[in-house]
Amino acid sequence: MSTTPVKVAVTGAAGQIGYSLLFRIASGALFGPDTPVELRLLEITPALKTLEGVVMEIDDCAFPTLAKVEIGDDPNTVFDGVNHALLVGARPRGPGMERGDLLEANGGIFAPQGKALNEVAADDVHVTITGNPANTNALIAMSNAPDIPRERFSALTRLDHNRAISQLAAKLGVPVTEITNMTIWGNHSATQYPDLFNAKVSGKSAAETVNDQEWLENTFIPTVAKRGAAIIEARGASSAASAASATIDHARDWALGTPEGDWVSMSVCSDGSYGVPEGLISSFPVTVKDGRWEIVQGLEVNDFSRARIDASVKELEEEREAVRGLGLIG
Ligand SMILES: NC(=O)C1=CN([C@@H]2O[C@H](COP(=O)(O)OP(=O)(O)OC[C@H]3O[C@@H](n4cnc5c(N)ncnc54)[C@H](O)[C@@H]3O)[C@@H](O)[C@H]2O)C=CC1
Ligand SMILES: O=C([O-])CC(=O)C(=O)O
Repeated sequence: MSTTPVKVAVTGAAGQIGYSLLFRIASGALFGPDTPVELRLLEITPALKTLEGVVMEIDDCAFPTLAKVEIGDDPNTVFDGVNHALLVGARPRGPGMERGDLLEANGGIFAPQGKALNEVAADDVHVTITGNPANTNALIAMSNAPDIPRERFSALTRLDHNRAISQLAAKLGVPVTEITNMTIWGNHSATQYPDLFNAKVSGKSAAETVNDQEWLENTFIPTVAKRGAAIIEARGASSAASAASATIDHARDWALGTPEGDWVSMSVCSDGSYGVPEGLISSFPVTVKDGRWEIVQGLEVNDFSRARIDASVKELEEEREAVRGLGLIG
């Protein structure tokens, strides 16, 4: 085992997602069995007592990969020297709300956290935003951290990506391992576009294999895009274990790389690829090598896909205007 622990910050550590996420990170699910991790857990002051209880449980697991746990309510202390920051802490939506409705309540969390990361995080910090609305919160954090390269900020659309794989595999009666090259385009919201035209099943076009435009349009896309709301409706609380699992998948692939021949969906700062305005945090197909992502180029975007990507990007532009109006970005 290497001797220098990777320092991983998790915010909202006493919340629902935190309760699944922390144990997975501590057990080695993020960086593997040979890399020790140090957990840096941020919460608001009233939640620190609950967090102390969670840490007691983490201690009780005696995880071999866990080097140390520190908790606190001051981002400037908790983020000091962190290599990975998983920004989860934010209010979840309730029934009947869209994620964008959380902008006013949650946006304000990400400006000070971006500033704190800018001040004290390690030079190689990678920042993943899970708290909703994830894309625009990532934009806020990035905009408040001018010294951290923009490509080190990302938002979670991996849960949508995993949902899309699972729905497609179920429809075709194949194992999820047969599905590759899935893409979620746009925003982590009901406007997101899960793309079956570039996805593959056993190496063949998913759209051609499904051969059912009606299902693709009226069942597949809305099921994936509205899955979060369906879970809130069924569980009375928003997705937590699946969100934690997707956060692990996202951060692991960002750190360790994507498999040869496949890609993953990550919301990253647009360089203008596929007509997405530069600077927006939008979901793309990406490959990762040596901790750096690259947007997959040259994919076919047909008229059907174009209209859906444009609609989701328009929503991201509107959210950007809204947070500009709130004074959270310049
Ligand atoms: N991007 C995605 O795919 C998904 C995103 N989410 C989002 O993740 C967020 C967290 O969800 P849950 O864990 O279910 O919520 P939760 O309410 O159970 O936990 C949130 C925690 O964040 C803490 N918190 C609030 N403000 C904070 C701050 N300034 N600094 C540090 N901690 C703070 C709260 O005290 C609470 O313990 C929500 O915004 C939810 O909508 C949830 C599922 C999927
Ligand atoms: O739907 C929500 O509010 C929680 C979430 O982001 C998801 O489950 O995708």
